[in-house]
Amino acid sequence: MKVVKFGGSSLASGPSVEHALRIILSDSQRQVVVVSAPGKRNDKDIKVTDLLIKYANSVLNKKETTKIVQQIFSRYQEIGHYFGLNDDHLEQIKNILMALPEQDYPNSDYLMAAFKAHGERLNARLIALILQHKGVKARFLDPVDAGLIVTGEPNDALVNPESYLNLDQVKIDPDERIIFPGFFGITPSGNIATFSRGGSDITGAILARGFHADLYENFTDVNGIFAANPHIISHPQSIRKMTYREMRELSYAGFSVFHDEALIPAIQGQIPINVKNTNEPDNPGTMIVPEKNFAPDNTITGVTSQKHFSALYLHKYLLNKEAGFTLRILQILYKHNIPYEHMPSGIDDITIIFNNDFLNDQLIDQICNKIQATINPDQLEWIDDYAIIMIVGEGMKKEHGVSRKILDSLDDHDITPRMINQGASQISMMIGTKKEKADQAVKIIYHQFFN
Ligand SMILES: Nc1ncnc2c1ncn2[C@@H]1O[C@H](COP(=O)(O)OP(=O)(O)O)[C@@H](O)[C@H]1O
Ligand SMILES: N[C@@H](CC(=O)OP(=O)(O)O)C(=O)O
Repeated sequence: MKVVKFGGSSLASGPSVEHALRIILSDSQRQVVVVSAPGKRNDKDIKVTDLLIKYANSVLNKKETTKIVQQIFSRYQEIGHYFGLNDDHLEQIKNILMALPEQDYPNSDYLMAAFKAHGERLNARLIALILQHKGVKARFLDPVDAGLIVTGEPNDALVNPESYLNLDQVKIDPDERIIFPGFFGITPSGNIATFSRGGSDITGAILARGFHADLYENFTDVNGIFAANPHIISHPQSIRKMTYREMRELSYAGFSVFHDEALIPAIQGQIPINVKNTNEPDNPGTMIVPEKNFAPDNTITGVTSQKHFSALYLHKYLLNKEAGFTLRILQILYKHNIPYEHMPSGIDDITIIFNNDFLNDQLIDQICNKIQATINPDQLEWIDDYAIIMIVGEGMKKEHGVSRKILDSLDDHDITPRMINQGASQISMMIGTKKEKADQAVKIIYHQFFN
């Protein structure tokens, strides 16, 4: 049995849903189908999830909602009409959408989560309806009924292990298709909570593990995963196969095509993942597989950059002999609830790299003042234009001179690394650069290894 997930880009309009349905019905193994909310039909379009966020904000700010409800409903209506459903068939979808403000929510974060989740919840209902209308035995299965339990933040939830026991109890007839909404689960107290953005990939992986699937197929709008972001490199090479840990490093570091948290359930269940193109289903796409017996095709598998970082540089002589130095810094960060991403260090200095999403000007001032007062460094510098380039490849550890090749090529183009870090697994190398040099660095490294 296969679990298949279709992203919003594959379900944005009637014709694209038709493509997706053809793919589902062409293989009897494709029994569990996870759907996202309708995505963008063109570059200027707005994802249904973003429209739902606008709807939630209008409700929270007590603004008029008729127009936004109609705008959201028209996306489902357009798809439904394409398949010959009339407005009576679609009435339930409209009613659920309009009733959202009347439900009880513990606070505004839960309200936001519930509104967002309905992008996928209504789409799964609609797609089950379309399949039934075509005479296919299809069933909408809600995360509430399947027992997909989540905990943590309402808009950044984590799966609870109990979900796997619940999913094990779900009965699926051999000839039926299950249509399951991605992106959300239910908390132990019965509220909706969503995963972080792009989180339908996570639902797909949870179901693949929970239902013991042979394969998790993730359908998107490109021919698998490219060795570099197509917005930086035009027509980058597709990756034929890669390991779970390569993908985890690359998706964490910017390969937005597959959610980094979605790897974990797949790894736990040892389910291979196939990222494929809805518009070219015969293209083999990218296989993501366990490390055992893996033979890499290239020295590096992918290169990516992320620009949303800042760094705190601290210099103090004999830092390496001072017990508790790092602990005191971490305590200050912990008190201000600020996570850090990386902490490369030398004998007399240390750089702490932060994700800007967790910072604001006031917090930066507070932690710098506190660190200056508590640690008394010889030098404290805040660097706010920090980017990280990540080069990943199982093939890197077997080949000599890879780091030299990378650093020489950057040097030839006057790019001086601010930090170089190679993980113990030796399958990735991280290079800190100035933000404005990040895309150029990706291009240079890509062309060194993929020509
Ligand atoms: N390395 C990469 N390989 C493939 N696609 C990438 C990569 N980096 C960024 N992308 C972008 O990710 C997009 C697919 O992700 P997303 O829009 O989230 O898909 P979906 O809506 O199917 O979940 C592609 O259209 C592409 O522009
Ligand atoms: N619809 C949600 C979840 C998701 O996974 O979407 P997509 O498959 O379009 O990336 C979002 O926009 O975040």
